[in-house]
Amino acid sequence: MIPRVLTVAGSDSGGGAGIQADLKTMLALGVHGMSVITAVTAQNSVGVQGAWELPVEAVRAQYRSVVDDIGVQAVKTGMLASAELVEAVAALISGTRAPAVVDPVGVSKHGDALLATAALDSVRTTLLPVATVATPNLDEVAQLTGVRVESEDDLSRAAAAVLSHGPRWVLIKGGHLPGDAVDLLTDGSEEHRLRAPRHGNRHTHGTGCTLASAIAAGLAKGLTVPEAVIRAKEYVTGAIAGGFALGAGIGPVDHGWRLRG
Ligand SMILES: Nc1ncnc2c1ncn2[C@@H]1O[C@H](COP(=O)(O)OP(=O)(O)OP(=O)(O)O)[C@@H](O)[C@H]1O
Ligand SMILES: Cc1ncc(CO)c(N)n1
Repeated sequence: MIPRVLTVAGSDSGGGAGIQADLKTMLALGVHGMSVITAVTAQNSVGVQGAWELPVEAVRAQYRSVVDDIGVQAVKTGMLASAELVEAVAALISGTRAPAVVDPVGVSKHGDALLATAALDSVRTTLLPVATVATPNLDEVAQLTGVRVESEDDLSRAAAAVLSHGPRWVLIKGGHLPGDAVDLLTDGSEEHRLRAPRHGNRHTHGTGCTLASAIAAGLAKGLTVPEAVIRAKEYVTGAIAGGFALGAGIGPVDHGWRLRG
């Protein structure tokens, strides 16, 4: 049977990030994508013009509908908006026997808040502990742990600080550092540095969502965490290389590059 992957995230009306990025990534990687929508954003290439959360019962009901009937081989979380939603989703995941990729989305590429500051504590105490892999970027690492990463040398210290909150693995995304795009994956005993050449392309809307969904797709296919992350990094690097202009600002990555060969 085709592996089934569930994304629990916000909708990006512009189609480059959020639920839309997740489902496109899952299609491109050969798994069946399903969604629990946590919030709706009015968003495009220049920013987030509005955001509306769904009631917690609507989020729980979507999750139960999918998991109780169809079943899931992996779950991915993205924008969760509020402390109440973070806690509800963490509780749902802890009752599900499937690996979970937690992308602790804090702000959009344009600096718009996608998570209430008051929810950070719930991310630390309820969501990170149920993650198989957490995938913070450098701003999220700073918000969650206070560790500021200024060079590649700081990545191990940042990873240890995130691991202290309980995820099995952490992937620190160093995409915002100058030089090569280097990410650090570790479970506290083994450490992998994933390096890709930096693309000068400014059309990078959706990189984080795409990477986390690709990892979830790999886990659903039965890959180990390091294998899933290595393959996901290859996929997102190709998607960034193909990022294209849409609208007046930052365009999306190319989710379909592998389908077109
Ligand atoms: N210009 C680039 N060239 C190559 N790889 C990149 C580039 N920018 C980011 N990456 C890689 O893309 C992946 C996503 O990292 P990034 O730091 O952009 O995530 P993010 O900030 O969470 O994304 P988002 O803006 O969607 O929230 C990482 O593997 C990172 O190394
Ligand atoms: C809905 C949504 N989720 C995640 C991101 C990632 O930044 C975004 N821009 N929008």
